[in-house]
Parts: sequence; C-alpha cells; structure tokens
Amino acid sequence: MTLRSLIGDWMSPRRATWSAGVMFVGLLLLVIWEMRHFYHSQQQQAQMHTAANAEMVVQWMESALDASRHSLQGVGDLYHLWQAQGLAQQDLAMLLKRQRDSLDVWQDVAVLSPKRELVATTAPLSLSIDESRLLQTLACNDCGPKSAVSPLYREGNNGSPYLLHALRIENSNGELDALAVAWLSPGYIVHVVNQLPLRSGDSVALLDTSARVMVQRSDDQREAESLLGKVVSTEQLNAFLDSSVLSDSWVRHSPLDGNQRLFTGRKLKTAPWLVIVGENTTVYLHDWWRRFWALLVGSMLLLALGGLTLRHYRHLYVAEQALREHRNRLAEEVTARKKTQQASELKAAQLKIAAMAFETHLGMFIADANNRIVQVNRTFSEITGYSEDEVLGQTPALLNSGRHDADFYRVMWRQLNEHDRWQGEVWNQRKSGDIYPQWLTISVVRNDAGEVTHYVATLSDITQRKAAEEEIHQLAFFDSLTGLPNRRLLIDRLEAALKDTQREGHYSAVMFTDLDNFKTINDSLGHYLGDALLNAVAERLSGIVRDNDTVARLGGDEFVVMLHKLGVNHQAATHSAEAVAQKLLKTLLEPIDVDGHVLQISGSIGITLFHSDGEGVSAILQQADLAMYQAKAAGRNALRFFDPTMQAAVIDRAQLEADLRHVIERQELTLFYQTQVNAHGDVVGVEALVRWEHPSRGVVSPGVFIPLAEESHLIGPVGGWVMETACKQLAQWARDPSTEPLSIAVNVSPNQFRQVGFVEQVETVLARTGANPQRLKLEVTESLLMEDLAAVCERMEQLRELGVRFSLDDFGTGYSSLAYLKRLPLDQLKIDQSFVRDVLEDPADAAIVRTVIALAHSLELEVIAEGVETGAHRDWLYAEGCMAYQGYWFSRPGPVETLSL
Ligand SMILES: Nc1nc2c(ncn2[C@@H]2O[C@@H]3COP(=O)(O)O[C@H]4[C@@H](O)[C@H](n5cnc6c(=O)[nH]c(N)nc65)O[C@@H]4COP(=O)(O)O[C@H]3[C@H]2O)c(=O)[nH]1
Repeated sequence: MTLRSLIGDWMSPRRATWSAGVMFVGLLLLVIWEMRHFYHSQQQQAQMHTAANAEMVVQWMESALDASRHSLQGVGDLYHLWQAQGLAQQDLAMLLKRQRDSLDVWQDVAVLSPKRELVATTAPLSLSIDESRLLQTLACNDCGPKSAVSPLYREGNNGSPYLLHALRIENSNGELDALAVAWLSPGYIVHVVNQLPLRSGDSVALLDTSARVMVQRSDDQREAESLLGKVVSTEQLNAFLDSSVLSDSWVRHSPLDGNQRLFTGRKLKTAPWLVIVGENTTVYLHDWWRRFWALLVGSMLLLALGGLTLRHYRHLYVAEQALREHRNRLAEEVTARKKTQQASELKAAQLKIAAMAFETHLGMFIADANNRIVQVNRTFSEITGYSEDEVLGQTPALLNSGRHDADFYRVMWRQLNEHDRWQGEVWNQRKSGDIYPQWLTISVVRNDAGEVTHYVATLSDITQRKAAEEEIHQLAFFDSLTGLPNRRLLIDRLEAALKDTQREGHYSAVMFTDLDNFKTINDSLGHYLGDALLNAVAERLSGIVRDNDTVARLGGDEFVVMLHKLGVNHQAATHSAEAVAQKLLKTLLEPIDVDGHVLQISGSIGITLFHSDGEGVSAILQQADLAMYQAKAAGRNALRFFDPTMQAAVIDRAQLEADLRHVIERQELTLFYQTQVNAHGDVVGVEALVRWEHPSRGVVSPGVFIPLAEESHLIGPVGGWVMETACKQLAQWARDPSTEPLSIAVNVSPNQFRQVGFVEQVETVLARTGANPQRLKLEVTESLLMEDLAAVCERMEQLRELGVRFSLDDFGTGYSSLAYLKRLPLDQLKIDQSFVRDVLEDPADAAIVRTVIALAHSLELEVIAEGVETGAHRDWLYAEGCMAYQGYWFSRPGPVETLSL
C-alpha cells in the first residue's frame, strides 16, 4: 500500500482531531484512576508500615515485661531461698542487686512485706500514695491480680518519671508472702525505641491509659524528655482508648509537633499501655507526588506532541489533496498537448519534476544532469537553513558534514546509475553548522531517450527518530537506575573480553560485589533512599576503575566489575585484581550522605581471574558469585578469590544431600548404642546414636549429616527411622527380664520435634512396635526452647501423658534459664561433655557442673554427665553428687551386638 493510497483512506482532519481528543480524555481518565489507586496503595503501605512498627514496639515491650515478670518470679525464688536459709537482710539486698543488674530495663528492685514495709531493696526508696494504692490491689489473697504494671509516676511534682512492675510472692497455699516490686526505667525504653530503624518523620510514643506520654521517640533528647508526662488528648485517640479494639489507625496533625501523620495505635495485652506509631504523610506520599508530577508533565508533553502531529497530519492531508488535483490537471494537460501534438519532451519532463517537487512536509530539491541545484521547496529551506537563492546553481556537496568518506559517495552514485534510485541515512550540515541525521531519497529523471535530465531528492530530518533509537539502546543495555551496563551488556563485554584473552593470552578478572547491609537499609529507610544509595555506590565504583574496565549492575545491590587486560603473568594479575578490590572495599566503607542520612555500608567481593583456558561466560560469573558468598560467610567487608576446592565442597555437599534422600530405601542407616551407667557401674540404659554407612564415603558422622537433614527437610524420615528402630529394640529387650528395665534415649532435633504430627508419629510407633513408653527417653536440646515455649511445653505434656520421658541434652551450652526449667515436664538434665572434658583442670567448668548438679537436685530431676572419659572424671562427678554417667570410660558407641549389658 502506498502512502498516497493510505492518505486516500484517511479520515478528515476534523475527525482525526475528534478521535485524538477522545483518546486523550480516555488516557486522562486512566491516569486519574491509576493515581487514585496508587494513592490508596501508598496509604495502605504506610498503614502496614506503621502497624508493623507498632507491632514491633509492642512485641518488644511485651517481651521486656515478660522478662521483667520472669525476673520478679526469680526474686520470689530468691526470697524463699533467703527465708529458708535464715540469711541476713544484706544478703537478700546483694542478691537483689545481681538480679537487678541482669535486666537493663530495671532501675531498682525491692521486696516488701504484705503490709508493704521494705524487707530489702537495691536503693533507699519510699513509697508514694499512688504506689501504695497499686500495691494494695495485689495484697489481697484470691481477689486481685497476681501482678500489676503502673501508669507513669513522677518523683514529687516535677521529678524523674518512672514506672512500677509488681508481683505477688506466694507461699505454697497461694497466700501472700511478700511483694516483689521493680522500678522500670523509661530512659532505657526511650533508648531502645531510639534504636529502632525508623524513617525520617516517623514518630513513636508510648502512652498510659490516661493518654499521658511515657516515652516519646525524638532525635532531640531534651524535647523527648520535655514531652514525658504530657497528656495527649485527641478525638481519635480518646475514641480508640474507649473502644475495645486492640489496634486502630487514623490520619491527623500530631498534637506534639503539628506534623500531619498517619498514626497506628496498638494496645499492650499485659499492661495498661499503648503504643502510637506515626508516619509523616509527606514522606509516604513522596512517590505518589513524584508520579503525579511525572504523569502531569508526560500528559502535557503528549498533548503537545498530539497537537504537533495533528498539525502535521493536516498539512499532509492538504498537500495530498493539492497533489492529487495537480496530477489530474497535469494529466489533462498532457492529454491536451498530445492531442495538439505541441508537447515537447522537455515540457513533459518539467511536468514530471513539477509534480514531484510539489511542496510537501518533506524537504525536496531538484538538480540538473550536472548535479547543480535548480529548485528547492520550502521544507528544504526549513531543514537546511539555506534559502532557495543561496543554493541555486550549487551542488548538494554544500550540505556535506564531512562525516562520510569518499567510498560512501562512490557507492551511492554507482547505485543511482544502476537503479535510478538511492536511499539511506546521511549526516549533513545545516547552514548554522549543526550536524544532523537525515533520511535521503534520490530518484533519477530520464527523458524518453534514457538520458539523465534531473535528480529529484527528498530529505527528512530524523534527529528525533535517532534519539528514540538511542533511548531504546540505552534501555536494552543499561540499568535504568544507575545508568551502568546491565547484565546483557556485561555478558556481551565478557564474551568480547574472553575472545581477547584467548587471542592475546592475558588475564582479566570479574568481581562480584554485594552490599552487606543493603536490605536492612532499604527496608528501614524505604526504596527511595535505597535507590539513592545504589546510585552513590555506582558512582564510587565507577570512579575507581579504568575507562576500559566495566562496572555493571545486575539488579538489587549486586554490582559486577570486570577488569580487562591485567597482563600475562598470573601472580601479577592476581595482585592487581586484589589491589582494585581493596580500593573498592575502602571506598564503600566511607560514609555516604544520602538526602541528609549519613549511611555507613560495607561490601563483600568475590573475584575470579579468567584466561584462555576455555571457561565460558556463565562459568566465570558462577565462580565470582561463589567466591562472593565465601566473602560474605567470612563476615563483612571481605574479599575472596574463587577457590576450586570451594566449588568442589559445594558440589560435594549437593551430592551428599542427593544421596541422603535415598538413605532409607537403600538401608544405609544403622543405629549404634552407648551405655549409660549408675553409681554402682550397672548399665541402666543406652543412648541411640545414628550412623550412615555410605557406599563410597564409609561411615558419615551424624554431626555432618543430621544438620544437612535438618536443612533439607529430611530430618522427618531419618528421625522416624531412628525412633522406629529404637522402639523395636526396646520391644525385643522387654521379652527378657534381664534387659527389660533398660531405657533408650533417642535424640530429637528441634525441626523434627516441631513437625506437625510428631506426637501422633511417636504414638503410632509405640503402638506398632509394642515398646514400653516408660523406657523411651527423648533427648531435646535447649535450642528447641528458644521459640514458642508454650507450644513446646504443650507438646511435651502430650508425650508425657503417653508415658514418654524427657532429658535435656547439652544443658548449660545455650540460653539456660531457670524459668523454663521450672515449666517444662523434664525428667533429666544432661551435663554437656564440653564441661565434663576439663572439669578437673578448669575451675569455671567445675563451677558450672557443680551448679547444674545442685540445680537438678533442687528441681528434683535426675542428672547424667556425658563425655566421661576417665576414672578421675567419674570420681569427681560422684563426689559432687552426680550418679549417672555416659562416656568412653564405660563404653564407646557400637552396634547392639557389641553391648555388654
Ligand atoms: N569425645 C567424646 N565423645 C563422646 C564420649 N562419649 C560419647 N561421645 C560422643 O558424644 C556424642 C553424644 O551425643 P550428643 O551429644 O547427643 O550429640 C549427637 C547428637 O546431637 C547427634 N545425633 C546422633 N544421633 C542422632 C539421631 O539419631 N538423631 C538426631 N537428631 N541427632 C543425632 O549427633 C551428635 C554427635 O553424635 P556422635 O558423633 O555419635 O557423638 C556422640 C558420642 O559418640 C566421650 O567420652 N568423649
């Protein structure tokens, strides 16, 4: 379809204007709809953000109060111990001081008699009327709460603010023995709240139920202190306080600093306090405003462009109409001239020229057979800047920019002579000296004898099209945020560099760089600042390397630096790469000012050198990536070269994991047993220890494959197999009276214990094998107790109801706490072998073992020591009151047949 026929089908300019108008309005409505949607999503995000921050503060406050409550219970234990031992009052005060120092949130602690007289205290204190009233509610047996948290109090009218946390200390009949009272420090809460990674403009306040400020986060310490105790009464806050809901959000001007914020309020469950977190509306709507202005300017530009296009369209339309009329007229004239036999050849040619050179939106010029310009149109003058008078008689060489060599023009003329037509892109020069790209079409006009009479050329300025092409190139090969080469361009350059190294034999290097704490910064300060930080990093990295090196961004905080041509000596190339990497690490360490936030970051760099040894691009990138992970594992701000053994270790681990998946069907597991003996040396039971007999690796230690099974979710089947095998063994022993009393301790890893259906699994195995549950002892580790103690407790209780017993393994190595020991249905504590090993040489280990034994006795738990390697160990443990042992001194783990029972 030709342009002319197209125009013939086009609508009139008026209809085109209407259609464009309708499209524009449609587009505008779409933009408005999108902006509304975006506004709501920003608001929703801010609401989620403030809710998450409020939840974080509430969680922290709840856990601080929980810790405080546990420690108050500890004070109660100490009080009872003190009473039973009949010690002096200073002793209790000393114990209270140690208890106080273990908790940062405590300022002071005291024990009061039921009549609220001081029994012992960490500081000279007297009770105010308000405090007495609070404590009075606790003093009542069977009628009040067990613990209470106060609103904000002040010493005198304007003294320091403080909070009280009090707990009843009861005797075994539930009657009040004493009161444990802790003075909490708002200063510490302020300090913790100030550590929270909040964005600028975010506010955090902790209020009591009279809406009095107990803690206010502020960059200005004095301002924060001045707000303490101030009552903040707003309509929304009062409504929230009166309601029964736990959490609510609203937008309003802050009564404290006047800034408009979106606030989320969250009530604490365990104290009459609430947390209010606010986010400045100007901060969270920042992206909205940016998009708003971008769309507004874009729409305006679109409108302007549409207007210009319509104008152009109108001109084209008018020109085409005129051209059509003109052609008709010419045809009539030619017919008339033919009829009268008066038309000469020259005239016919002129008619053709006139038709072609008609004014259009394209620039046109006509040259004679000697290539001298004889006619130009108005668009030609507009594009080139030359008027008709200035170019008539000149050759088109007048427009030459000098960008094309003689060959270019030789090819052009040859094609013109052969095909009567040439078209292509030409860089020409305007009268003003500007060099610009144009699309040039030249047609040759010949007379009936075939001689050239004229050249007709059309030209259009394609500057804008070129710019668009350039932009497409930019988008395809460069990262839109930092302007650095993207993955695609990096791969192109790597391929080229690889060919270079193969040809010339030198070394090049690829460095993977990853920012160590970028995710935290991005999550806490928001994507806008995260983007600004990435730009700053890109600028710094680019500033370090040479011009022919490449700094690329793969996405996120992953940057890649390619150092080209580091020489043919491997050692020298390694040194050069290391020196550059050190510089990169150093430049990253320097503080970066991003929009007024001074940020301190560091990076980890993985380096690989490549040479002519046939590695492909993806292998090189993989190696650098692997090296980077090793740098990360080594801690922050580290660099590592790719190490083939590292790759081998990764492959080896993957292979071991793949083999582990078939370990049960291939029957490669066996169970070893190690005896546990009492003070008389009689075997009272065994510990089951799993072994993997790998067909090619030999025996693999559980210390290697149990963690692997945990990580790859294979612990369920492996642990299930151990449980089943141990229970079958129990059932077999039960048939012989001499082995019937023996118990088996089975290790249960935390992930296995937490699995859904674990209790049912144990129950089924016990039923299927017929093992006596009383003889099954599950060994759990302290790490299990770190999360959701209540759920763990419940599960242990369910198993206990089946008759199963529990031993706490590795006791003393982790977060040993009296509080959970009291709550858990345990039967035995196992002293870890790391303490037993040096118990005779190291007084600290001896003290720990002694304490664990005493603790087990006071909690009425059995205690067993593992890792007993010598008679001296055993004798020492016996002297300290430990009556059960396990270790090489008695027997090494072995198959069931090797046990001497
Ligand atoms: N130096 C020294 N070591 C002694 C002595 N007596 C015993 N041992 C070793 O100490 C480990 C005791 O087991 P664990 O603390 O429960 O530590 C176990 C346990 O945490 C885990 N494990 C073993 N079998 C299983 C299992 O069936 N399930 C689970 N989840 N973990 C298991 O693997 C760990 C290592 O097991 P093993 O290599 O068999 O190592 C065993 C045992 O061989 C001694 O006198 N001196």
